[in-house]
Amino acid sequence: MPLAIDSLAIRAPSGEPLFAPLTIQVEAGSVTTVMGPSGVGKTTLLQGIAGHLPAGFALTGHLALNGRPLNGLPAEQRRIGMMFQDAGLFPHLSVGDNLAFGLRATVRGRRARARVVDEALSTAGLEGMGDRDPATLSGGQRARAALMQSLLAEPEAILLDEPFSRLDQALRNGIRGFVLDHIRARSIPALLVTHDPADAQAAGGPMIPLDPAGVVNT
Ligand SMILES: Nc1ncnc2c1ncn2[C@@H]1O[C@H](COP(=O)(O)OP(=O)(O)OP(=O)(O)O)[C@@H](O)[C@H]1O
Repeated sequence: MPLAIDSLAIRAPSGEPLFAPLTIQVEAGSVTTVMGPSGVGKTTLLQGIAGHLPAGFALTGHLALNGRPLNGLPAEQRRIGMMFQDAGLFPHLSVGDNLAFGLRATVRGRRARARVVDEALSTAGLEGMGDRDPATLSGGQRARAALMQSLLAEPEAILLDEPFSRLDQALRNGIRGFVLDHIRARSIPALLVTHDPADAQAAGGPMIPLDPAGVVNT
């Protein structure tokens, strides 16, 4: 089921449009890559889709997920998972509690949640790390924990903002494969923002240029 983005535009607090209006359909199980010059608004685009637009920014156009209009819905009701380069784990919660956080809405009971978390830790190669502070994990471990945290909340779409950019080259291919395989296996639509052509190639989906406002696509 797709994420439909129709004539989406975002204005900065100054009133300036960030990027040329965007119309794309992100299909289920496809990881679509968004590339564009620095400052064009890639991160802001993902924030707008997720419902986390910074104060003063304004969005126009239409967003729908699985036929459900998203415009005007608060972020908690959009069912969209986010994964950032700095992982997005809560620093004051243990790794296990971070993973359990997204389960509160879907799995009843502390023990049942602990079982699901243990399984997810093991899938991500993080056995026994549930009690650790996220700051003590390596970059690759944090990235895998963050992905699992996003997936456990059973999002209907997932947005990835440079999730691999801080990983060293040796780890990068393995983590990228792990993350992309998991997203594709769940058959959910995903948007990936990256500067790295190798990320886009590994994603295997369409590559969408985000053009500066004023550029007319022909
Ligand atoms: N809170 C804010 N208030 C005002 N302007 C902002 C704010 N956040 C971002 N901007 C501006 O909005 C524009 C888009 O920023 P954004 O981070 O979305 O770009 P980007 O394409 O993701 O850039 P990069 O590739 O460098 O990460 C930039 O010009 C940025 O300076």
